[in-house]
Amino acid sequence: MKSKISPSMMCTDLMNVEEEISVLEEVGVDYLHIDIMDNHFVPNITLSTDFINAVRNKTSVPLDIHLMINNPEKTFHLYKGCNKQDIICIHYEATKHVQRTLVMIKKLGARVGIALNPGTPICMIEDLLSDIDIVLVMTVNPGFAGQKVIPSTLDKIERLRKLLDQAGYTDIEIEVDGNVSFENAKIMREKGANIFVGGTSSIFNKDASISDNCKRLKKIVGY
Ligand SMILES: O=C(CO)[C@H](O)[C@H](O)COP(=O)(O)O
Repeated sequence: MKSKISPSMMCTDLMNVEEEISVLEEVGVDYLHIDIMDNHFVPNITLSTDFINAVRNKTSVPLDIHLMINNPEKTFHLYKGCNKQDIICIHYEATKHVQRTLVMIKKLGARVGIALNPGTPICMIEDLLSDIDIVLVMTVNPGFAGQKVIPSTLDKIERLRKLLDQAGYTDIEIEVDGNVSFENAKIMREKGANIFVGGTSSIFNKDASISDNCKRLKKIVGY
């Protein structure tokens, strides 16, 4: 499956977002990953739907919207501008009626993602495979950039790819988010992930430019 990269916009320099988006566009990225947090599902608050709209007005790069919020369905009226390249991803535990919520995302016109926290077993989504396009494997507990990968999540990627392939869902993509460093990205790719969310440990690592970091990450994941 084709490798894709999705820079995590919570790691941009918020005083220079427009400039950094131009750099990302120029180097070529597949998505812009936008984390929305509510301080309930995760203990942090980040970007907002206003940020999504502002970014959408500046770029045609598809948006990869990761909702780390409770009852995401109550906010869907705020994502009306989605197109069929965008991803909207919810967490399994975020709503009582997860299948209904996934169908609602499809109706919004976006690609449908479901996220698994490090402690959420793969079996929880076995009955949802026909409703999703992407599984987002959180390789850290969601909420904060700059954490260390949880080793058991690497094995989970491999088990998930096997399950998807055996069940005939070879086209469901596996996205990884959390400490996707240059070293970890290589392992994650080998285990079967193909969408890589790059944060402080790769694309926005201060040791090199965003452009050089993107090029390096692309090379590592076999772009
Ligand atoms: O989802 C996230 C945090 O919940 C961030 O996207 C991610 O953690 C950022 O990457 P890094 O771990 O490399 O700083």
